[in-house]
Amino acid sequence: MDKQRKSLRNDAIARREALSPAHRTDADRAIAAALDELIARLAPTTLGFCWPHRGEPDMRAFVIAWLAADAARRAALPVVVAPDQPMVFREWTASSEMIPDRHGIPMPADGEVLHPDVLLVPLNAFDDAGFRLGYGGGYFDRTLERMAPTPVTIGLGYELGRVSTTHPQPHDHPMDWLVTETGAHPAAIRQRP
Ligand SMILES: Nc1nc2c(c(=O)[nH]1)N(C=O)[C@@H](CNc1ccc(C(=O)N[C@@H](CCC(=O)O)C(=O)O)cc1)CN2
Ligand SMILES: Nc1ncnc2c1ncn2[C@@H]1O[C@H](COP(=O)(O)OP(=O)(O)OP(=O)(O)O)[C@@H](O)[C@H]1O
Repeated sequence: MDKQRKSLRNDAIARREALSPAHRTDADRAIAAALDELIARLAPTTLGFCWPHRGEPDMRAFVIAWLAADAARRAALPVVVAPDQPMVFREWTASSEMIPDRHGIPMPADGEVLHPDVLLVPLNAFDDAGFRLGYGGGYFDRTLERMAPTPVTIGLGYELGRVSTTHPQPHDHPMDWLVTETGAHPAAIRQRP
């Protein structure tokens, strides 16, 4: 099973990294438009998102515009504290100083620890039930298990990552919503593994 999950993950990342710049621009624009509508309905005050890594959708411009529309809004990025540990979310603004984390992904060098009420979670492979494969660190699952109240989770990815099943494991925490270039989709009714 681990082998199957690993190859689903690697295949989805390879397909994504092969996207043409024009397709990527169009897809990111469609994702941002769908996200705009969904975020307006969910009306978070604190929004967690990720710095784009290995061809993930780039929502930085979306987040900057969302922040600019209301001074009460705050954005946060995940910070990996240690392997096998839950992440924390650190406030991010367009002027934050960024440093690489242990995986080489930029994170804010400092900033207040925040508790996002909505979380944008990047998807590599994902299924209709909202289960996802990240980079295999188990960071989001461990983090979501600990967060109270649990944030509304929105998986963000491209349709090329959709698979019939991700072979969810008992620790997997499904997304509430999936947003791709085809729009915002509530995760299908599912049975927890
Ligand atoms: N953009 C973005 N940022 C994110 C995440 C994410 O999914 N996307 N994460 C969501 O969790 C965390 C980082 N998770 C990661 C987990 C593993 C690897 C990684 O490269 N792993 C190696 C194998 C293990 C290792 O050597 O550490 C690999 O895949 O080669 C990268 C990021 C926090 N930041
Ligand atoms: N809540 C948890 N408690 C203990 N171990 C966990 C938990 N969540 C995940 N793990 C372990 O972490 C490893 C990676 O899990 P998985 O393949 O689901 O990661 P992922 O969802 O791809 O990564 P990420 O969440 O970082 O994007 C697995 O070995 C899994 O057993």
